[in-house]
Amino acid sequence: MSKFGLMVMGPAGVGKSTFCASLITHLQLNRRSAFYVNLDPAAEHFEHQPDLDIKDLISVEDVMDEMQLGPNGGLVYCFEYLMQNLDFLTEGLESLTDEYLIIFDVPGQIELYTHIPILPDLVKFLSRPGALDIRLCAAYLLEGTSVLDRSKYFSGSLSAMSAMIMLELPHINILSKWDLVKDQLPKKQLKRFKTPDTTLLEDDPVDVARRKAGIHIDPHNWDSNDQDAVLSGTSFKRLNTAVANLIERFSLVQYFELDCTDEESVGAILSHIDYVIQYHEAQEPKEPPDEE
Ligand SMILES: Nc1nc2c(ncn2[C@@H]2O[C@H](COP(=O)(O)OP(=O)(O)OP(=O)(O)O)[C@@H](O)[C@H]2O)c(=O)[nH]1
Ligand SMILES: [Mg+2]
Repeated sequence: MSKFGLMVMGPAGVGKSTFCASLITHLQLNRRSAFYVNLDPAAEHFEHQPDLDIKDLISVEDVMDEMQLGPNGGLVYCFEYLMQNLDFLTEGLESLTDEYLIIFDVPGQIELYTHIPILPDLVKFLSRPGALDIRLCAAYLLEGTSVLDRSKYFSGSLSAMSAMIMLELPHINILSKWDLVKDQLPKKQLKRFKTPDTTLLEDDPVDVARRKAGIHIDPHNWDSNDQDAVLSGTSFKRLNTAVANLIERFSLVQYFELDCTDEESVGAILSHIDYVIQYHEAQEPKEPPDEE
């Protein structure tokens, strides 16, 4: 019997833990079972107490003290330790049935999957058939406000794509904190950010403003000390266009919008996750309640 899980990832502060909490509340309101696994050894405050917490295996403060490591080195050490003590996860998760959605709250250091293969190895372990056999979906969150700065949006999309390629899991991408963005641009404009493509650079407001001001930067003749010239200049635009082209050609990245303050928005994302992992197909038909 398969289990079902969701790996919530994304850069620091993007809203991963808030999304996990909103999802758990939504599941509970809909009489579904959630099992919350905190994989962030530095996390302290939780809206829902974790059912399994990496801090019960290892603490990042102890690691930093004893091994004289900084916070990021400490985190990588904690994950290496987890990988050597996988029984901790097996014992915590093996008895769960397919009714549960197991939600893994991953720390914000994206180097855990973009630079070193710890998270990909963990994913392989969790999904191994015959062992825990968790049918996993990855949710990658990108700060919704990045749509207000298209170069940020494309560099974020590149890291989303890198996570997709590294993890090789069914994957959904999410623009988080949508409540902060949705009134800032017309709906028609916002829709364009669901799929990153190069046309978004053609009418980039930053570029349009630069052209209106008559600023032209010769790519072969700018002063390399002049940060502004580099950032607003042709080289930067060419780099952005190359990145946008790459993302468009892979045709992998698409976004859902998430506003954690809106139950409907959380529900819509959950429906998509259910569809991706085929949660409902695996559920036994339930006996209707006896009629008195
Ligand atoms: N307006 C708004 N704020 C949000 C939303 N989701 C999260 N936030 C805020 O964003 C901040 C960071 O949220 P977290 O959920 O802690 O982010 P995280 O990705 O878990 O952070 P790390 O685990 O430290 O990487 C908090 O102040 C949240 O209240 C949202 O949908 N809308
Ligand atoms: Mg968090």
